[in-house]
Amino acid sequence: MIGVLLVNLGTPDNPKTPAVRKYLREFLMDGRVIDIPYIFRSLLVNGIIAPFRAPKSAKIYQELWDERGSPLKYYGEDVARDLQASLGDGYYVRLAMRYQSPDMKSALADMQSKGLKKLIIIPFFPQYASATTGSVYERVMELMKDWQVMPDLSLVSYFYDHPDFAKYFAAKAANYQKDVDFDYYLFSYHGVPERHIRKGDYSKNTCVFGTCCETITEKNHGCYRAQCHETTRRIAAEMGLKPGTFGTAFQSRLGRDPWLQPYTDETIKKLVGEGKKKILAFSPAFVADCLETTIEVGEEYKELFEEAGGEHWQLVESLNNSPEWVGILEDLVKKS
Ligand SMILES: C=CC1=C(C)c2cc3[nH]c(cc4nc(cc5[nH]c(cc1n2)c(C)c5CCC(=O)O)C(CCC(=O)O)=C4C)c(C)c3C=C
Ligand SMILES: [Fe+2]
Ligand SMILES: [Fe+2]
Repeated sequence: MIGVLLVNLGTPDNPKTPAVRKYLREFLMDGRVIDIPYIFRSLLVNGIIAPFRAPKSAKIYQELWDERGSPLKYYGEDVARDLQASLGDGYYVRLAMRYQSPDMKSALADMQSKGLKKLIIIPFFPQYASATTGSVYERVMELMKDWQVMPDLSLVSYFYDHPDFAKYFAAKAANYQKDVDFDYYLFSYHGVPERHIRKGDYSKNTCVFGTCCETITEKNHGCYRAQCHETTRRIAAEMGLKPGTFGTAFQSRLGRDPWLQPYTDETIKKLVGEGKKKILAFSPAFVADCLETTIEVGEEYKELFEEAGGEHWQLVESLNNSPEWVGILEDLVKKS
């Protein structure tokens, strides 16, 4: 039997303040997410971020929640079920979340009981970042360190370069292009502090946060910023976009340190200033619509764009529970 563990970030168990606080605490106390010494992290998270942010975030989660709950979770459940059906009997597929539930500890304990020959871990992050994929790997290693019998282990670090990934976004975009003549295409990725990129730069200063990320090389292939720029180029090429009509930006900055730039909010204002009135927005750092896509890009940035004088803002949906996404996963499993 081959085990396939799909792991997404996680979401609160319900959209009320105590559950959101619990989720934020677990998430932000991860040393790969807020990478400062434990004592300062604990003061920051437990003393400031969790208590003050939780009530505000709970209101936003209430807006996001629907009759099935959090989309990030139910799309994952749909995809795990459909992947199991397409892979068939020789495979055992489980979904887990890095934070909150369903938790990785129970999922791995259950998988251990199947006596697996091989275990394939697929974190649900198209681009590699220490704060996401790196954290999932660390947790897998921690949870499996005492296994008496270790199966063959295969970890999928990223999949932004899977050809069907760019094809999916291009096809979804084409649905919107039928009705609107967009004058700009904006690709917005979750940001990380610049320091995270510097710390992972083992080949010594390949990333200077400039044109160095314009190609993927032997040296920078693990750089989140370079992978995001490459994702944009791949989708833009698939759509046949002309240079100057598309760009990359980074959202969701937290704290005062510099994060990856340009920031999406500033970019939107700049684009409107340059006369761009109709923008099609993409969120290709996420496989499922969530707070960061539906609310932040689909609603908050739309409002910002319209307030600045923009006329038409449209977000392209994530892979969610589409058959194309299940197909990409099946291919990743077969190639692992
Ligand atoms: C403080 C630092 C954060 C880093 C670094 C970070 C990286 C990172 N996150 C995602 C994906 C998601 N993040 C989501 C929510 C979210 N992220 C942070 C902080 C950091 N993320 C916070 C505080 C929150 C909560 C938002 C709020 O309460 O207002 C989500 C959404 C989850 C949902 O339930 O909808 C996702 C997904 C990536 C891919 C990434 C690095 C590349
Ligand atoms: Fe995040
Ligand atoms: Fe770089």
